Amino acid sequence: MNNTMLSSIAKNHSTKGILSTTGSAIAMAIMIRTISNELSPFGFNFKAFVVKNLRKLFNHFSSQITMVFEEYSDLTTNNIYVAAETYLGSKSLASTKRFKVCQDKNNKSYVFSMGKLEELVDVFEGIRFNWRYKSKETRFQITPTASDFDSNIKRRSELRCYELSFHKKHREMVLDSYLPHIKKAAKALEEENRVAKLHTMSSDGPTYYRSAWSSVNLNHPATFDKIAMDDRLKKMIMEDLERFVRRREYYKKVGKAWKRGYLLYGPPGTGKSSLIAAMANYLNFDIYDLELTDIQNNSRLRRLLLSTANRSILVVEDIDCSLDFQKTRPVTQEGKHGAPKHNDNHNPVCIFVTIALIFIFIPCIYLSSSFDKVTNFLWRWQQLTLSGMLNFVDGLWSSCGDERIIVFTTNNKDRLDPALLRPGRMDIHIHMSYCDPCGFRVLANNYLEVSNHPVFEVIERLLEITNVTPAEVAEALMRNDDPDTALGGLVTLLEEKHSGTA
Ligand SMILES: Nc1ncnc2c1ncn2[C@@H]1O[C@H](COP(=O)(O)OP(=O)(O)OP(=O)(O)O)[C@@H](O)[C@H]1O
Ligand SMILES: [Mg+2]
Repeated sequence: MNNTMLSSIAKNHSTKGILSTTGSAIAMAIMIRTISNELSPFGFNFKAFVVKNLRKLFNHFSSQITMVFEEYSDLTTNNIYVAAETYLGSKSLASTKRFKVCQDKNNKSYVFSMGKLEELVDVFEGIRFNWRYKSKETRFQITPTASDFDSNIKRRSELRCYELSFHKKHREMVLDSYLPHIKKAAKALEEENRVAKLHTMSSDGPTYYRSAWSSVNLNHPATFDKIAMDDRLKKMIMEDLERFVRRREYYKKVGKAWKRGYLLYGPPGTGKSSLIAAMANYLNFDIYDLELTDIQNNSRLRRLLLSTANRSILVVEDIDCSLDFQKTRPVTQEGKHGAPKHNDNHNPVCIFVTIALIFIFIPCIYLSSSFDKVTNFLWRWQQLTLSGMLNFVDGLWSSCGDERIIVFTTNNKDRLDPALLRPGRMDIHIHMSYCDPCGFRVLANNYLEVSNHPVFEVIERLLEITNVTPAEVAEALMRNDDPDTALGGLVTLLEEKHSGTA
């Protein structure tokens, strides 16, 4: 055989080889696919199995390791995820080709964050760190818990995470220096752009992957210098707040949770809510407005409180109206809240209601199809108890989080359970009283820009003998742009109030 023949046979042979190898590979792929299809109905995902093991094999030989920062850990937001988001956001404009843009909380500048599957390289102390942002839309089922009354609702949600890859020899350095560096930088950036927020409870109730709270910017203009109240009291509150925020180490040293409780009490329109807004603006803290009447049980309360952020003020307005806490309190010799003691059980109305309940209402519900729902609801409704509430304010749960302020407001301090009022729960009780001369001067300055006027003397004398709220004074001062007319109107109001005609 000559050379040309030999090479043509060799070529033929190799073509055949390629064809047969390709054929075998296709046959193998078809077989794997068939097996995987056969097995998948039994819950075995062959593709995932192969990918997982290939990854394991690859990881075994790779010098890189990957840390995953998921958005949620257990029931709460993962702080390091939030820090990474802020930190990487500040780098994404310069370092990525695709990023998300939104307006910042002050509506002053833009905030950037990484786009889906986008990668970013960050260099810290000469070492390269690879970041990748991932998000996956998922359908999951809420398990029927006490806090989610509408159980078995399917919802869409998103699972988000950042992946950080680096050489394994830097493992220690990442934990000791790089992550602390990210947290510090993120904190500085947050402080720069920070605007206090007002959070209200989400109407649908919390789920694992959706916030229990929805928020808006707290654009309340109240500040301490605009609040009409005794100057010494105002100063005391401001100093107390300042002392509280700088006492991180002190609280640790004495073994107390870093939190402080304020009770604001006084008649309607004396500035309790305004003072809360002034406190939030002063400290630049968020406000969480907790509506106790919308919470069915302790477990929902726990979830809500766990998803509040540090450096925040938790507010429960009108605590005496929110729940009938007094039910759990033993009746004293004088009866409830100092009222004369009488036996309710002997009241004819009470006897009639009890009989109606036993013989008509309960059998009716029992026979109806909604019996389970009603009993379930009543059972859950009863679960928000005073002891549950106290436990969050000053029990083990209260230690979840730092730099927390809790404010309760009430128009009737006497109606509150003493257990709620003791130091450690409500550390400072602030009486917001009727307008006094000192408060009036603040309001006159605010509303009319007047710091002195011949009629001040009359007004101040009348204020000392008349109960009028700062809200009423403010309203009178706003009625006219002309200070003389407005102040004259206030004198008339005070005189009418004093004589009992207003
Ligand atoms: N001490 C105050 N200083 C300045 N403004 C006040 C003060 N008290 C009331 N006001 C004015 O009156 C209005 C009502 O005040 P605010 O809502 O703070 O009273 P409140 O004590 O919370 O009343 P309520 O008990 O009904 O909730 C506010 O818009 C505020 O402008
Ligand atoms: Mg109020």
